[in-house]
Amino acid sequence: MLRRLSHYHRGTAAAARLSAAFRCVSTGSLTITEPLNFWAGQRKPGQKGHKEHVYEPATGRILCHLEPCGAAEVNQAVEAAKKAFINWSKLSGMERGRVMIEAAHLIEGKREEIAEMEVVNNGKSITEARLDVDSARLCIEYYAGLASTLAGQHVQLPGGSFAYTCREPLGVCAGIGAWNYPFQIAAWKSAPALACGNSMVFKPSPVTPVTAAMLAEIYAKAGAPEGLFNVVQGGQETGSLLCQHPDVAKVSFTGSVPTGRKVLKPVTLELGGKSPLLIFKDSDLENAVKGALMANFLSQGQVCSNGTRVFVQRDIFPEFVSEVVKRTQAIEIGDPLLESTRMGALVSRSHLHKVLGFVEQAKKEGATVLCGGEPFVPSHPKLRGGFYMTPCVLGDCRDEMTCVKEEIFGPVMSVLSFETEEEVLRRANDTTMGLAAGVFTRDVRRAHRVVEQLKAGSCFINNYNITPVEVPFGGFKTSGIGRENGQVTLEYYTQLKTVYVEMGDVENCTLD
Ligand SMILES: NC(=O)c1ccc[n+]([C@@H]2O[C@H](COP(=O)([O-])OP(=O)(O)OC[C@H]3O[C@@H](n4cnc5c(N)ncnc54)[C@H](O)[C@@H]3O)[C@@H](O)[C@H]2O)c1
Ligand SMILES: O=CCc1c[nH]c2ccc(O)cc12
Repeated sequence: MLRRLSHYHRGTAAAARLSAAFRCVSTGSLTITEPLNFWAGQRKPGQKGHKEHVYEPATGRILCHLEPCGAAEVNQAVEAAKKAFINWSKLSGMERGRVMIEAAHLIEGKREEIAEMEVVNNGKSITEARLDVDSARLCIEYYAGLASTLAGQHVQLPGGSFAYTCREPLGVCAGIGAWNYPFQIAAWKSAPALACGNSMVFKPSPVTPVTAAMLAEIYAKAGAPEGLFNVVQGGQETGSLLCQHPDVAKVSFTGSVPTGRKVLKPVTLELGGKSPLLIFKDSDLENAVKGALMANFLSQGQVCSNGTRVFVQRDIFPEFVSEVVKRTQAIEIGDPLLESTRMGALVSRSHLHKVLGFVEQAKKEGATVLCGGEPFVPSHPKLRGGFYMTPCVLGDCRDEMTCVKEEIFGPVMSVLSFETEEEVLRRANDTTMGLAAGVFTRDVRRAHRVVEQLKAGSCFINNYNITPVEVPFGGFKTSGIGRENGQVTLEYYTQLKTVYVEMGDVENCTLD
């Protein structure tokens, strides 16, 4: 059961006295001691003698320890999920939906607590973390509603006979998460899977293991059978054990292209991108600038669909760049738990160095840093060990540069100019990836003409990086297979059974 912060030790007695109406956690004060694995209805330890540090990105200090799961623990979690599947899959959609709606209510009641845990473990701002929790809740509500609508077809056959199809769940599904939206990814994967009658074993990123265990407790408290949603912690080895487990029927994976390529089975692959954002001279400039910021600096730039190649038509290039730089420089960086913060910490020290390395490489290849791209040290002493950088805009970029070709997954925007629609489409599509793309223009015909030719799974017209859970999200080309969210996802968590029903006598062609 999820007890309100009872298993989290806060640094000061004063902090402990704060009521729910106030901030419960302050940056640098939280330590988590409860085990982070969860199966068969309980938190569980991992492999004996194995412990890995988990950090608080805002301060760089150790937040907790993760006990990775080996083969024995993964087996136990899968066994628990197999048992839960037997009864869960026999419930009606309405019955499954009811449990899920209760889970959504519990999430609503714990919005602040979950958001705070996400901030403490991921480094993103509290403002964004709350929206992530809302998205998780909405996704569970949405699929709770769809659970009772799962249906097949009735097909008439000659002589009054007929056939029908129905959608059946697959069994135990594995979910593998990335670190940029830890709680939201766990919900986006579990909600459609559970709605369809499956059970799930979820493995979060080892960098952000905390909130998936909270989700497991919430499902359990909502009335889900023991073992319906389980969490195994660990990295590559645990992920591989889970994906290759013979009793796992499907894997839904969110992560990088190289890792995605290693995962085999019927899969949903939500992978990386290097998405283009096209800004035409007839755009509403104010909206286009805001769109470019949304496309690059949400979650410290750690968003898979980010439009990091910003192509701007030559006529408005100088005006656009000067406005984007001005707004980027005004982004408030700092303690992610403060309401005023708009950009928190990157997820880890090694990731920060990697992102800064991309900026250095860009300079070597001839790009100009128009702003940012430096390590940032907040003034408060407790944040000095945190993983911050200033959001960066790169000018003088060329299509062949590393910063324009490779996913950086940090707050680094490359701006490029273009002359014609035909030219920008060719350059925008010149990538092996195809997760998302955006276009800003006031010309509705141009908007649709351009979107029709963009080779990307999620296209935005006059906005960027919005993800309503009712619409499918996923990539073309190497950016993925399948979709998350929307009705279509029900097809990825079910298999279609066809039943032929003879209403007359059997005509046996082998007799007479
Ligand atoms: N398309 C999307 O919806 C989406 C969403 C979020 C993040 N992403 C992408 O995720 C990447 C960042 O996340 P990351 O650094 O955590 O990615 P990653 O590929 O390093 O890790 C993702 C997950 O895979 C696990 N893993 C590693 N090796 C494995 C193996 N052999 N078998 C099974 N699991 C294994 C990791 O432990 C982690 O849980 C970026 O490329 C980003 O674009 C995509
Ligand atoms: O990181 C990629 C998937 C994702 C999760 N939350 C959001 C919000 C906005 C997006 O465009 C993508 C995502």
